[in-house]
Formats: sequence, structure tokens, C-alpha cells
Amino acid sequence: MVTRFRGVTRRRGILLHGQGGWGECAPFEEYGPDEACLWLRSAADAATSGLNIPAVRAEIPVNVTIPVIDPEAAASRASSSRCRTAKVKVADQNSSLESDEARVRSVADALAAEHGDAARVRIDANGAWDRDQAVAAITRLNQAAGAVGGLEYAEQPCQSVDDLAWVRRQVDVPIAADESIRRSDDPFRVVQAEAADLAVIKVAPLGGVRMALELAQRLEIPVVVSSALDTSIGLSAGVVLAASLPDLPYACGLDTGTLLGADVVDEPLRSSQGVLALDSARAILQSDALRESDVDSEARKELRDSGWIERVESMIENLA
Ligand SMILES: O=C(O)CCC(=O)C1=CC=C[C@@H](O)[C@@H]1C(=O)O
Ligand SMILES: [Mg+2]
Repeated sequence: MVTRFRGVTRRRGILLHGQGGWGECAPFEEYGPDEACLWLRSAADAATSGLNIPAVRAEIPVNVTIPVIDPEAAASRASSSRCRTAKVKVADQNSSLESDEARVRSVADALAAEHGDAARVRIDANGAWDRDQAVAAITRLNQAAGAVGGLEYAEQPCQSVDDLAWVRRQVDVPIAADESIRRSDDPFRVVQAEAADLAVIKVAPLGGVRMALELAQRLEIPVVVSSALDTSIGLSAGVVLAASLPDLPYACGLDTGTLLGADVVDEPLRSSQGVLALDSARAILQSDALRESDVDSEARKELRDSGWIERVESMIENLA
């Protein structure tokens, strides 16, 4: 990673190649086999069946993702992205509410100056707040985003579905559920409890494009497709999903390629004028360029030494 993100400084994973093309499996290091096996299922589905899923749009509007960085750097990242929407990470171990406010204000001011009424700012707290902290923080950050008319939404302010529902009743800002969808035994509880206005869906943690598409159709609330800090291969699967959804009212969180220090393809998936192109994603998934021999031996040795082979074996056992 170029910048520490949600505590993550390094991404590791495996790529599968089959008659369907490329698939990516890179579960976060702390995920156990029961959760990680969904990422393997996702990669295997892409590599075997392929992701030739009918699309209803060719371009996906995306948000720029702003890690916990200083306000000036955040504004410059937002402006140079050309995206009209920014997602600002907040409530990180290393940030205070004051520094979150400064970052949100700086990004909102920069995007409003650049895109006027079309500019949007959303925040993501990764469940770090309790109920009262969430209400207080969302209220202050909503004010800090005054230049764009307040926050577009607040993603996963608290951990539990009950707390999300409670906070949602206290604030005017829409609430998005992320971890309550992708790390839950029952993603429908969010809807039943009226805990969120929209759902963030991610391909790999949900078992692949087809499973995520089915979930999106059954959730009955709007969805945003977001990345799991993937390489261009995982991001491309996200683009295929976003392109296939009947309704896509929000910009997607798929422009995270710039957060990685390196990628696995020569021409990584990057947005242009705030959109990602489905054609580019399909080309990456079908690319011949990437072969085992291109992976340097150092990386392969590290994968072996880090226990990843055993990790994949346990994912396979969980799949069976
Ligand atoms: O949504 C985005 O703009 C980018 C992706 C992103 O923020 C995340 C990707 C993967 C894990 C995360 O902690 C984080 C998220 O919580 O949404
Ligand atoms: Mg999130």
C-alpha cells in the first residue's frame, strides 16, 4: 500500500487463471478460513465460469478514496482524481474527530470548487464509534461538509445492526451498511431492522460477482459496489458487477488501484474523468499478459514462508 489504510500496510493474495480468465483471492490477513473461503470461491468462479455477465452500462462513476492523511494532501488527492465524489476515511486509530473534521472540510471545499453542485462527500468509520459518539461525530462532520451541502452518507458508523438502526433514527444523514453486510451471517437483518438506507457490496467477500448480484437484487435497498483493496483483477470484477446492476444511484468505491504501490497488469485499471470503463475491465480479466513466470521468485518464496499455502488449503477445506 502507498499509504496505511484501515491499518493495512501490505496486501497479499493469489490469482487464479482458468478458461474463464483471471480471478483474485486476497482475504485480509486477520480473516479466518470460514470468511476467507468466500474470496476463494469468488476467484474460482471468475477463473472457471468467467465474468461475461450482461451489462446495462459501459461506464461506472467512482469515488476517490481518501485515507487518513493530512487535509492538504487529502484535498489534492480529491482534486487530482477528477472524481466528483470522495469517500473520506474517519475514526481511524490515528485520527481525532478534530483531524477528521479538518480532512472532510478540506475535501468538501476542494470538490465544491471543482465540481459545484455535482460534488459529493461521504465518510466511512468502519464501525469505530459507539451510538453516542456516532451521532455527535456525524453531526459535526456533516457541518464540515457544508460546501457540498452536507454528507452524502455515513458508512458503517457503528458495529452492530441495532446501533446502526438507532443512529439512523437520530441523524438526517443517510446510513450505509458495509461490514454488517459483508461480514454477517444474515445480511438481510440490516433491511429488516431498518438500519441502513443503502448497502455497500464487495465482490470477493460475498463469494463472487454472481453471488453479490443475487444479494443486491434481494436486498431491496440501493447498493454501492466497492473494492476490497484489490489489484486490477479484483477491481475489474467489481466493475463487471456494477455494470450489471439495474440501478446504480451512487458512485462506486472501485478506484482504489492508486492506493497500491504495485499492480499485476501492465495497464492497471484507473478512472478517467471520474469513471471506470467496462471495456478495460473485461480486457484485464481476459488478459494473456500475466503468467506465472511473471511473478518474481521473491514474491513466490514470501508467499510460501508466510503460511499462505496452508491458508489456501484451509480455505479449500471450508469450501467443500
Ligand atoms: O469504498 C471505497 O472507496 C474503497 C474501498 C474501501 O474503502 C475499503 C476496502 C476494503 C476494506 C475497507 O476497510 C474499506 C471499506 O471499509 O469500505
Ligand atoms: Mg466500508
